[in-house]
Amino acid sequence: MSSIAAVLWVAASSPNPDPMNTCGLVRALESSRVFSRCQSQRVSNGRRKQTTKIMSCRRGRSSVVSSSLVVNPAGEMTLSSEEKVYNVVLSQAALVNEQLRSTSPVLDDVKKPQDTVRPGSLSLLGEAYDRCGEVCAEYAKTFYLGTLLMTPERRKAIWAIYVWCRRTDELVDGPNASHITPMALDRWEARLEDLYRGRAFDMLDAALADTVTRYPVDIQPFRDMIEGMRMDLRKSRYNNFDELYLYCYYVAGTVGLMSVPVMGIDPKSKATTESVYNAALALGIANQLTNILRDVGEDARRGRVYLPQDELAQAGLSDEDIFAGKVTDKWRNFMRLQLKRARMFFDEAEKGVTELDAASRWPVWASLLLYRRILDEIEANDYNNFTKRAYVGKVKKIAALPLAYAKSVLKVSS
Ligand SMILES: CC(C)=CCC/C(C)=C/CC/C(C)=C/CC/C(C)=C/[C@@H]1[C@@H](COP(=O)(O)OP(=O)(O)O)[C@]1(C)CC/C=C(\C)CC/C=C(\C)CCC=C(C)C
Ligand SMILES: [Mn+2]
Repeated sequence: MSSIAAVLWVAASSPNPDPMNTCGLVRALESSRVFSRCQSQRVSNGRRKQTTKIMSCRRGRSSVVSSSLVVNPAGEMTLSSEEKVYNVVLSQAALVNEQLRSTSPVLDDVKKPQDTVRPGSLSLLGEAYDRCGEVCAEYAKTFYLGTLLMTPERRKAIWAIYVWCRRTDELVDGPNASHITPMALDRWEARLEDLYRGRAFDMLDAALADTVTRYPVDIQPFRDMIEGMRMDLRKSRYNNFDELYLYCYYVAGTVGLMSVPVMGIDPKSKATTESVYNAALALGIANQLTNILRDVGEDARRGRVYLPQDELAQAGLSDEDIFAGKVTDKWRNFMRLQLKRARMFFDEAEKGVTELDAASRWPVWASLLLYRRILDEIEANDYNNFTKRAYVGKVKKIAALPLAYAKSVLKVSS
């Protein structure tokens, strides 16, 4: 195991499991006061055509699920995943509304809670953040490149968030994944609750504990990401896009919600806080859909098919075609629709980047443009995502930086 992998490996052995360890979304829904408002704003497209469902777009919100209500396997009407997740977006936006738009620089580079820090611990904290930076550089060159374009304080905070996310993913995807049980995830969640109370288990947790005292980053998206990992343990097929959307929210949309409080919103922005959060959610979903489309072959070799089963069937395809890994016209047509949907989420995300604090736009544009390029590479590979990994080369990566810069300065979307 490399030293970085060793750092990521977590014993997940905190005592003190949280008795309130229930699904975050359910809790958010139960306590949601905004649901009735959402319903009155909704434009329903009906549920007849699956293909229009993929392409439809609702005002101000990415919308790939055509109805707010869906029928579950027991035949009951339940809220669609999009609606459940939107309720989380609203509650997150409400939590931070004013703080994020403050013109005073308290959230960046100035607010240093030094009076609560013991002598010597500042340098330890510095080391902890440096370690987070190393892990980010090792595992995610593109994100790391993006963070180098940020202010030093924000960069450190994003590294700490990155490392927590990576360690969480590593629990179910890393070398020790076969030993991971739902109980280990419960312990990981208890550790999270502890670090939010200022009791960090190790130095990487300490970096995040510090970050959440400096920026108004709520715990809910972190809990929800753990829920996504629980989902990964118990599920390897997704019946429809509604199910996949919820998974993408858990493992990636949450990253958008964690990041906005660090990135900040432009004090001059006229956009609502919800719409900015919604765009951040869309960026996470777009990134995860891109991951899924890039890694079809790799995932299939691990027995996983994230692509919606009903859409595969509509295209005349099944799991067997994926395991066979042959690029046919059916596959190309299917992939064209999937790529189109992922691009819709990137388009939705673009609207929000321009509303971020000026100092955060460049890195976000850079990572958005680079991640979206992966979709172009899948096309360039003639949709062979079974045996060819779509990859954006170094030259293209570097070339994207001035374009991202221009977009962030000109404040344009698309
Ligand atoms: C308004 C607006 C647009 C604001 C921007 C908000 C923002 C910065 C959003 C970031 C969204 C983002 C980067 C999402 C990450 C999605 C992702 C890649 C999720 C991965 C999940 C599991 O996938 P899988 O197992 O299939 O993939 P691997 O093969 O294992 O890679 C994750 C691995 C979950 C964990 C996520 C991370 C480790 C990435 C976290 C990234 C950051 C905190 C950095 C964000 C920084 C910049 C500069 C965008
Ligand atoms: Mn993973």
